[in-house]
Amino acid sequence: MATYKLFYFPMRGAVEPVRLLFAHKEIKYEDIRLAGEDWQKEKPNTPFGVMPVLEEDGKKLGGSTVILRYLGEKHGLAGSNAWDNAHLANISDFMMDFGNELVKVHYEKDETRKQELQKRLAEEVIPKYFGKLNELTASTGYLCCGRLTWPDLQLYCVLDYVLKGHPEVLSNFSGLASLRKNIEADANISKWIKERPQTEQ
Ligand SMILES: N[C@@H](CCC(=O)N[C@@H](CS)C(=O)NCC(=O)O)C(=O)O
Repeated sequence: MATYKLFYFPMRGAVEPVRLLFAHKEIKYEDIRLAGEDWQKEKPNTPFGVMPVLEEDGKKLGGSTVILRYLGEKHGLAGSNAWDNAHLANISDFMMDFGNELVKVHYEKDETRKQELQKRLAEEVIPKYFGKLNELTASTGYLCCGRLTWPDLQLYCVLDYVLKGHPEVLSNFSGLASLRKNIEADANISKWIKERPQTEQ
């Protein structure tokens, strides 16, 4: 088995789906959380000066989705053929577009503008993205292939974030509620969720 180190900030953020994958597959790794000076010291050693970074047997790979996809493909959470794999990447991209919408609202400093963005998020953005993702998960509670694949872990983390601001949102999206239930039914993942460091994001 390869030796893994995962470098990220002290938060769940964009890398939490990777941690869920490691938990699900019971893969040992060093969960290295860097901030401030420690991050500045490590920055020049990273491929593109940003985190997350996965180190596998001394080789370094960046990009939160790239890392998740790589590990998913290596450890049995990919599709069954090239078409399904392209479909999974497409769904993941779609979720990244949604993530960018969430980031816009999260970091808006102007209070009036923030309220406008929050209204748009609730009335237009969430229904648009959740509607599509719900269609995909409606029949099996998974995004593709009738089983767990790597973008399901991304979706779980997105739901986690949205539920904090919109606790009732899943009552209109039964497929997404099933996906959440399916992921939390995994004993290794639920153990990680209980025991992981408590951070705000
Ligand atoms: N698209 C990349 C973004 C990586 C990125 O921009 N990371 C930022 C945090 S979200 C970072 O490391 N910033 C610290 C810095 O630039 O010093 C990914 O998802 O991995």
